[in-house]
Amino acid sequence: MKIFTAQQIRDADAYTIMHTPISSIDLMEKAAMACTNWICKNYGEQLPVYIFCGMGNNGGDGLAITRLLLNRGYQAKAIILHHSPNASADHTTNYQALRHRYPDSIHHVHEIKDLPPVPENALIADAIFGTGLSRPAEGWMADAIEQLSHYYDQHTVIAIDIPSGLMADASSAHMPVIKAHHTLSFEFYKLAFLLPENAALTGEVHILSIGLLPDYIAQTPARYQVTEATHIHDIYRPRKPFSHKGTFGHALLIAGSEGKMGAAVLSAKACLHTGAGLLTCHVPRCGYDIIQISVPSAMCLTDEQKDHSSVFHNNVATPEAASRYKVIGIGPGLGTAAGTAWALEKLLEHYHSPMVLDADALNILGASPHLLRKVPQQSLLTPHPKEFERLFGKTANDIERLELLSEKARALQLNILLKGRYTAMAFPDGSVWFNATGNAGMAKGGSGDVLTGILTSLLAQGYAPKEAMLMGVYLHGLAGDYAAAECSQEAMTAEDIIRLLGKVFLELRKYA
Ligand SMILES: NC(=O)C1=CN([C@@H]2O[C@H](COP(=O)(O)OP(=O)(O)OC[C@H]3O[C@@H](n4cnc5c(N)ncnc54)[C@H](OP(=O)(O)O)[C@@H]3O)[C@@H](O)[C@H]2O)[C@@H](O)CC1
Ligand SMILES: Nc1ncnc2c1ncn2[C@@H]1O[C@H](COP(=O)(O)OP(=O)(O)O)[C@@H](O)[C@H]1O
Ligand SMILES: [K+]
Repeated sequence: MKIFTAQQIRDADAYTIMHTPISSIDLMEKAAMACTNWICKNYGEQLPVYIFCGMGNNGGDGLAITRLLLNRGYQAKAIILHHSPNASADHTTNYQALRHRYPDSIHHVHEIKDLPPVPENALIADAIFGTGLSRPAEGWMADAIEQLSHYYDQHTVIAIDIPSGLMADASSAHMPVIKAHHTLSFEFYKLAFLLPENAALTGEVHILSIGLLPDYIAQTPARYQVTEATHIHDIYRPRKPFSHKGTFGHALLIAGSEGKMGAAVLSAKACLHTGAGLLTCHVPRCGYDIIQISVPSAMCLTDEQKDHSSVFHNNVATPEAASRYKVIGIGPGLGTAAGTAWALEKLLEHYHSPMVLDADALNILGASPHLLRKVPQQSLLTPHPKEFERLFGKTANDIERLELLSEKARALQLNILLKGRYTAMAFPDGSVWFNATGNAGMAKGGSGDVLTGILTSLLAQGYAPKEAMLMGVYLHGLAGDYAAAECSQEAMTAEDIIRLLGKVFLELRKYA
């Protein structure tokens, strides 16, 4: 799903109005109807509904929702906040329609002391500012938003299109924003909904269709997208009947150190459960029995060192040796011992195909930034936010961090993701995708190690790096969702994610 900017959403509106008999006021009526239906489906008419409206089209939506709810027998009230002397044309039309039919339903607010008391059981709808917010709210409007944001604690708050005060495609850090339990958003995800800094603001996001023309959406390029199941169905290639283990690549996984062999085991299992043909693990001597016993399908090479790895570069020291492996995955539980860092530098001198770098491999790069330039182009880097900061530095807010992510992916020609609720994936072509599968049950040690194994496996099987990243992150999250459905977010572990990869692939095959 494409994520459009506020300007592109206005253009989609204008395009629909120009190419269909639908007028701008009709579009507002459709938006208001979609919200009204949603409210009626979820809340009974015994609850009073207080709808806070601004002076633009978001306020216009609020006025139309008030009328439609009153038509259905709800006790709805529109509270109009006069932040500007000029109402938009469609706001004015809806104001007149409401005043004509339900003159007592309107309350005007010109300054903060005019805000009416709200009964304890009321439902609150926030239609003050939508995607037209062009600057942070100031003066008494900032105070009003601040005051209204406290309704969250005692009432159910429903934001219309976007919580007021939130910028659709800029950072709203440190700005007053309404906090909502639900956001009813028209047609598109807004970039703001995917940023961790806004996690507490939108509540559950529901995308309501209002009939914008699909041609505009199809024709218009978007810098940001959310991965959908259909994208993954297009990428997935089922195994052919006459294939053999060589068809699916030989992966070399360099992982583990004393006390962190579990990370290597999880990565190795995930790699095999995603379909790699052959897997060799390079581990310190302390890890030999562990790998051989817990991952019998994998081969095992041991390092000279007992507790950390220091000579793994020797596995690919000659072109002939390197050609044995289709891909290298490195990092989970690896540790950052000086010998390990030295061997990583040597490895990067010898090995020039795309690889997967995670965890301590990234921490080593962060401590020696000159090594980043040696990482083979098209490699996959999988930092969580702290690792990202060690690699590329601090940023003031999430939008700047996203820009930095995208800039580094382009400049270094690497596929770099940034883990989170909506993992962001930046590609050398400048595009940025978000993944929506996954859940908070995955916020546990080991989940990331599983992802490294999955990505290494997909590269081993010959998926192109961008496809491998899009697909791997999606499948990882989906397996996590199946695990949570089966045994709860609390009880699930990284091993459940691995186990449920089977169900994910069975599901994928249905669409092959
Ligand atoms: N296709 C769709 O998705 C459809 C979208 N629709 C709806 O339209 C909404 C967008 O409407 P919109 O463009 O009129 O802007 P909106 O958000 O109401 O705010 C603009 C008003 O706020 C003001 N203002 C701005 N910043 C301010 C500030 N900091 N402090 C104070 N004032 C400030 C600004 O004043 P000005 O900047 O001109 O001074 C103007 O008065 C969208 O979110 C959705 O709800 C549906 O109706 C139909 C289909
Ligand atoms: N709240 C969440 N919602 C969705 N996915 C999550 C959530 N928390 C964590 N994850 C996913 O779990 C993984 C955790 O990775 P990471 O922090 O590297 O874990 P570890 O290194 O301990 O294995 C990431 O892929 C991340 O996207
Ligand atoms: K709003």
